[in-house]
This record gives sequence, structure tokens and C-alpha cells, in this order.
Amino acid sequence: MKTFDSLFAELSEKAATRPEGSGTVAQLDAGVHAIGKKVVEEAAEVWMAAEYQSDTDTAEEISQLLYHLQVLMLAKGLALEDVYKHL
Ligand SMILES: N=c1c2ncn([C@@H]3O[C@H](COP(=O)(O)OP(=O)(O)OP(=O)(O)O)[C@@H](O)[C@H]3O)c2ncn1[C@@H]1O[C@H](COP(=O)(O)O)[C@@H](O)[C@H]1O
Repeated sequence: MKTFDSLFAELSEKAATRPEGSGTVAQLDAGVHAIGKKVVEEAAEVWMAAEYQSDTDTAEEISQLLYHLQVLMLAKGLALEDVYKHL
């Protein structure tokens, strides 16, 4: 099963090698403003799912929020350690 760390490693590789058809590469090219909007959108979807949908839907929305946060980290050049040191 994928973890937060293994997804970040996968996305870092995508950012470095820029494979054709990668949604991550497209998002990185769209820039911090566009990625930030996705983070806010996904956060709202997490909230709505938590209040009105199933636990499974909520977990899926959380996974999408985590993904977009990682894309934002990559866009800003942040490493996992930069975030973890604040936990
Ligand atoms: N985990 C994810 C992931 N979570 C969310 N998303 C993206 O976030 C979107 C969220 O879907 P929504 O339904 O909320 O939004 P939507 O409005 O339908 O989507 P958009 O029209 O805004 O793209 C999805 O369409 C994906 O584009 C993800 N995209 C990729 N990954 C993983 O990232 C890795 C690299 O992906 P690629 O860069 O595409 O190869 C792979 O392991 C993928 O599984």
C-alpha cells in the first residue's frame, strides 16, 4: 500500500523526469496559484464528505487532499523533513 512518504517519492520522480501524461507535471506547470486553489477545493470536499457522506468517501477525499498538498510542497521545493520538523 502507498504511504505519504512513498507517494512523495513517486511525485518527486515525476517532477524530475516529467513523463508524458503525468497529471502531477501538468499541475506543477500550472503553478502555485492553481495548485493552491486545488488544495482549498479538496479541503472543502473533505469537510463536506465528513459531514454528509460515507467514511469511505471521506477517506478518498482526504487522500486527494494529501496528494494536492504534496504537489504544492514540490512546487515550493519543500522536502518532507521541512514539514515533519513542525509536527
Ligand atoms: N493520488 C493521486 C491523486 N489524488 C488526486 N489526484 C488528482 O486530483 C483530482 C481530484 O479529483 P476530483 O474529482 O476531486 O476533481 P476533478 O474536478 O474531477 O478533477 P480535475 O478536473 O480538477 O482534475 C483527480 O482528477 C486527479 O487529477 C491525483 N492524481 C494522482 N495521484 C497519484 O499520483 C501519482 C502520479 O500521478 P501522475 O502524475 O498523474 O502520473 C499516481 O500514483 C497517482 O495515483
